[in-house]
Amino acid sequence: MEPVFSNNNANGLTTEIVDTLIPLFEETSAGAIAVDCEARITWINRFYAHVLGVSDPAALIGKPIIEIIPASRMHEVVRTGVPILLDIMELRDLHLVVTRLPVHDARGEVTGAVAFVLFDDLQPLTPLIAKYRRLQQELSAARRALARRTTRYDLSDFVGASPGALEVKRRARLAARRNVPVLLLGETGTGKEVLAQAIHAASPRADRPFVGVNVAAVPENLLEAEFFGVSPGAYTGADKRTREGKFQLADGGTLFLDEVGDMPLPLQAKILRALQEREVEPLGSNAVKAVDVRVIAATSRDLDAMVAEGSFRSDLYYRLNVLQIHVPPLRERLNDIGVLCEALLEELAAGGEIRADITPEALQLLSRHHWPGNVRELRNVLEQAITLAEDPSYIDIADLLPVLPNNTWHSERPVIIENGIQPLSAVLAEAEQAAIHNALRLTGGNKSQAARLLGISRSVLYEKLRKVSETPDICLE
Ligand SMILES: Nc1ncnc2c1ncn2[C@@H]1O[C@H](COP(=O)(O)OP(=O)(O)OP(=O)(O)O)[C@@H](O)[C@H]1O
Repeated sequence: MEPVFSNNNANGLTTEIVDTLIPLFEETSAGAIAVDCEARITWINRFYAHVLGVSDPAALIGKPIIEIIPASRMHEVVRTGVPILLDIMELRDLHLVVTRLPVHDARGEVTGAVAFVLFDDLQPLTPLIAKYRRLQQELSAARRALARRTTRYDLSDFVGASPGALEVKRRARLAARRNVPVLLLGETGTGKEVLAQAIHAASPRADRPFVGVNVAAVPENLLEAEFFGVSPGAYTGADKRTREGKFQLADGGTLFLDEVGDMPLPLQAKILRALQEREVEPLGSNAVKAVDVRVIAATSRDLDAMVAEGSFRSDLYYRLNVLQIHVPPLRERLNDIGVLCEALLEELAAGGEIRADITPEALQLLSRHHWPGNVRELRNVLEQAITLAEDPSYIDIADLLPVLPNNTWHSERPVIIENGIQPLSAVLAEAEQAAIHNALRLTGGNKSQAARLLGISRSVLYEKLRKVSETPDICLE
């Protein structure tokens, strides 16, 4: 056997050497442990098992080390093959000075790692440990503050109490606890980005970056550089400095792939490889870089259909679709319109505006709209209504009609059509509502002017507006 550090033994510690040393560690080390290439425990000495509160070391064999020692960094050593020669590790109320070394087979492949506790009695180092602890706390506070700058939302920002909204929140809380890919499906404006940020903010990665990429918004030829980065001089005109890709920027945190259904097929293959191998290769570089990201993907497109027609890779779909959250459209949770308006009006007032109230009739009217743009559209409608309202402290039907898209506010009403003929009452009612709508739109919501244009009094106009909101056939959840 070659001596451990001889020139002939370029790979350092080999399996053979470790096997020889293990009886020595068993007796002399304050703590020693070995893992395989998946960071599962393969051996642990009796003393270390005792420190962990386990009387029989055999009971720990085969378990992922991270489950037994949460602060362990052995998975990094087996992934990168790089030793961590000196580190302070917290284990319950102990501070241990440890060293971790990769173990190689004869071909130089990493087959596992060993770690030893160098000191377990740090009493003499108490001042140093206290300083280290304070610096650690400051570091995580700084990281949290930095991460808060990358996310605006937490779960309380996803407003809604309908069964559909509550199920979304339940699944989002589950997603925050589990380090698995999440796929958010739902129409535009339903709150998928709000949820992605909220899941990150409630996860153990909260103090690391949240990095979002809107795939649909980046030109196709720039997407690869955007995700994987560019090394200096990668192509003519490339930057002289290294440009990090989104994978690297999100290292340790969450990568949000927005509009993932718009990703071109060649890029899908590269993203899949990066997720499987947990490493990226910047453009123009031969070196790969290890990355640790949690992916949350979102789309408003029908990914199942895209997989079936071959425009989305099935293997990437399965990789992303581990925990799926379907975010319902607003028209399927119309009961939430009231609380949503409350929250959105509060948010709009935070921009220095007067906090507007909304009348029950106006809410009723909003519940009859189809909302193809979902909560984003509702926010826009409220914002426009406040801007145009005669009195910006409350929103009434007359303030909404000019800003609600034409012909959607009475489209829910079932009209019986036989042989192409509608009842005269329905035709007249529709014509009347359309005339009121147009008059209010033309006058920017000014009821006096609208009444004058329509040739009716202001009070008659009010009466007719009240009737609009009372139309009974509203489809509530
Ligand atoms: N449940 C909700 N509660 C409060 N605000 C919401 C909710 N859903 C959406 N919003 C608001 O609507 C707007 C759009 O939300 P968001 O960008 O998360 O939607 P999205 O589903 O990601 O849309 P797109 O698919 O178009 O990217 C934001 O202003 C957000 O604050």
